[in-house]
Amino acid sequence: MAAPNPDPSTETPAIEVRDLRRVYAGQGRRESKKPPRVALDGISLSVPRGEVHGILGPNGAGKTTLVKILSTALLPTSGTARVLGHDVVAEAQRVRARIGVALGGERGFHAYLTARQTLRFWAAMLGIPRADRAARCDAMLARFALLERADSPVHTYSRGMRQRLHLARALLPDPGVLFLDEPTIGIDPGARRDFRALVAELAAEGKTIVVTTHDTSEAENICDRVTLIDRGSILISDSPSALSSVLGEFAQVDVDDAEEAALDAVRGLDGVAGVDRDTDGCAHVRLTATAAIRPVIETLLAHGAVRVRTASPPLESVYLRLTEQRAPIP
Ligand SMILES: Nc1ncnc2c1ncn2[C@@H]1O[C@H](COP(=O)(O)OP(=O)(O)OP(=O)(O)O)[C@@H](O)[C@H]1O
Repeated sequence: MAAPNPDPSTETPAIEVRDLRRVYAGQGRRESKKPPRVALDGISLSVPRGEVHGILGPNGAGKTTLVKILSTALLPTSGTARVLGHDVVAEAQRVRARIGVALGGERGFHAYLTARQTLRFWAAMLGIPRADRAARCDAMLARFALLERADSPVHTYSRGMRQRLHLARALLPDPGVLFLDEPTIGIDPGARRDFRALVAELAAEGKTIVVTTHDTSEAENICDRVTLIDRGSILISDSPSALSSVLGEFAQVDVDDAEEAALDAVRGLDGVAGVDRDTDGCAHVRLTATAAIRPVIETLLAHGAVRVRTASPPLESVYLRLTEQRAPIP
């Protein structure tokens, strides 16, 4: 167990994980007992303060297990994890006082309490002084556009309102590190846009934000860095733009308003994986080799296309390519 660290320097990373391993015991009895499951297979990761960091990976990759360990809800089997310099096992109370956690979804609220009652309850649980509680809770209700319905029970709320209440609760203690698990799942585009603005605001305030998601375009838009996890191991950890270059410097050619005949001609070329067209008419020619760039551009121009340009592939392509390349689960 790591030694307590009473006064970690502000230079320490927001999160530092070393050789972290978590094995869930096999469930069931005797002959029907399932084997133990390795959810995290010795991962190491460092997140600097003030970073918006995405944890991306397919179902069962180990994302929630990692966030649960970092937020002191689950013990690691071995290895160490520190949050703002404090060990998540030896100094769990210190870690809890410095983090906010929004697990999202339907969990975590009493359906018959109102938003105001919910926040006041958590403010008391968090040890916020009694004199400050009402004002702090009302400020959160206002920030998350919940004031008008603050006295309605939570079971009457839309999914988006519940999601905002999760965020309000997570921010009540003014945490240095915020963990968000699938924060935009099931919410509409307007609420997504508000969420992105909120993340930018919180990052500007100097908070470190760790967000788990399956949504690659979300990760690309809001994260400074993304860690791609699969089956308990880190495949890669870098900025979204650096990750895009993993597949080749320009693995895509984009063209506006090309005729269908031009795209058909391109489809037949060596090194072309496929062609997709957006609703706005822009076509993306996906390549498997950079050598295909020149013939693709020449073919498009020969068919009268204009506004042809090379582009880095979206994070989604990197994600799919790297996770699909791995051997199937036995
Ligand atoms: N309480 C548990 N008991 C046994 N196995 C578990 C338990 N919780 C998670 N697992 C297993 O550990 C692995 C990692 O699960 P985890 O929930 O961390 O993945 P995840 O990346 O968050 O997945 P998802 O995107 O589906 O939420 C999976 O194989 C899962 O089945």
